[in-house]
Amino acid sequence: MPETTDQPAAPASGANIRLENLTKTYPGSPAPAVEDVSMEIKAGETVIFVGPSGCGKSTTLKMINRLIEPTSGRIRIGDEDVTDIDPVKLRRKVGYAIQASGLFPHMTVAQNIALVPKMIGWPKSRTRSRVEEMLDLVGLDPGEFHDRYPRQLSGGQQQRVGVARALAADPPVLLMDEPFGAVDPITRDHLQDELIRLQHELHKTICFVTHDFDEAIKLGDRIAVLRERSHIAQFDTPEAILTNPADDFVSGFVGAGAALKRLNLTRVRDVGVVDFPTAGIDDPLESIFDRLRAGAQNELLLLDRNRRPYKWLRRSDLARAKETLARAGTLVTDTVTRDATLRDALEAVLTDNAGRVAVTGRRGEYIGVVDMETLMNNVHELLEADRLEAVEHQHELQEQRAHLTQREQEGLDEGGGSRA
Ligand SMILES: Nc1ncnc2c1ncn2[C@@H]1O[C@H](COP(=O)(O)OP(=O)(O)OP(=O)(O)O)[C@@H](O)[C@H]1O
Repeated sequence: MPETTDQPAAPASGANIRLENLTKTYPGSPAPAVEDVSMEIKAGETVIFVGPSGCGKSTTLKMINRLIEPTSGRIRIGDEDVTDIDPVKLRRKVGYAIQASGLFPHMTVAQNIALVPKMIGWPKSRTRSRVEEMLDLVGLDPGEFHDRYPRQLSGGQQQRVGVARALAADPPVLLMDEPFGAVDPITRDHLQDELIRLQHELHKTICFVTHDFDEAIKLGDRIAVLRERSHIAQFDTPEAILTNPADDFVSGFVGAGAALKRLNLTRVRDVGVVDFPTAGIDDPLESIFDRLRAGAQNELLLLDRNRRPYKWLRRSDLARAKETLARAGTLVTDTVTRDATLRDALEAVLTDNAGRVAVTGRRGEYIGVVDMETLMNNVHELLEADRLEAVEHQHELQEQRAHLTQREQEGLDEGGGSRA
């Protein structure tokens, strides 16, 4: 059996999930907390549940791994109806990560991560190497973190261990219930980026509950906006929800600033970065001066020995330079990577005196520059493309409706004819 071999299995990528008429009425409650929810989540997709407090997001999520037993309805994962299977068997298919990590305080990091593999009977050696692999995957040094207790970790590190634990038995489905709700905004941003990176690698099917619509836009392939009793108000891509909200309830949820939120959906790598004149810190002073004098730009970017952005150098700085560049120019304080959203880039450009920011690669090396003009052009193009798409979508719907009405009328005419 696969659980008892030492052979590393090929990683399990996502399985599709089907919820069929799922209802939950808590004992003693007059009304259901979740009522007749049907939805299909495709394999490898990240779907985010958002909606007002108490609308039933967590109840819906917890029914998928049967932490909460449905009152009626069915749950299918892949080809299997899991509504009645042994919950331990279900844990192999479904990883679960929650707010404030949910780690057991009396167990070490390694013991926490090993929990499900042990429970389902993996041999010790396989579990041990899996723990190391998982720590590596979530960016924690196994040597340093293996034997620590949860209280010896920061909030962000605890969340990482929580995600490592959820993924340890390599389940095709990952449920995440506000996993980043309890950490500060900067750590949350990093954890979101990490999750995007992980998902590029792993292709799990992820269901994720959040209160934060910006988080939903950033992480979701599709977003389910839920109203009371988990009734689906709209289930669509972030772009479609932002540009074409189904009704006032959804518009209210999207909130103000849809155009700004749209910037979260596009990354620096998707827009043209511009080339900027550069020079190396070890280049002879004379050649740097020549380049600055000759260039069309009034400025160049000085790179350090690892080709990382170091200083912005203007022509007017030359006067101060004399023999050395030590006191000339302005240190580069902010850069963005190609994975940064346009919103991050805009933020950096707006806070920069000269309205531009350097873009860097994986090791911090210079790639190019994004400036206000590039951003403005791209944002206009994006919004225009969204608008055209929404109009097209509207036309399609109208045509479908017209077609249906016509068929109904033809049906009526035929029916009327035969009766005559
Ligand atoms: N164990 C329980 N017993 C009785 N009622 C419950 C129980 N758990 C949740 N509820 C009720 O079910 C409804 C849905 O709760 P649920 O936690 O699923 O909502 P939610 O959308 O996740 O809320 P939030 O965003 O505030 O976490 C709420 O009215 C809640 O009070």
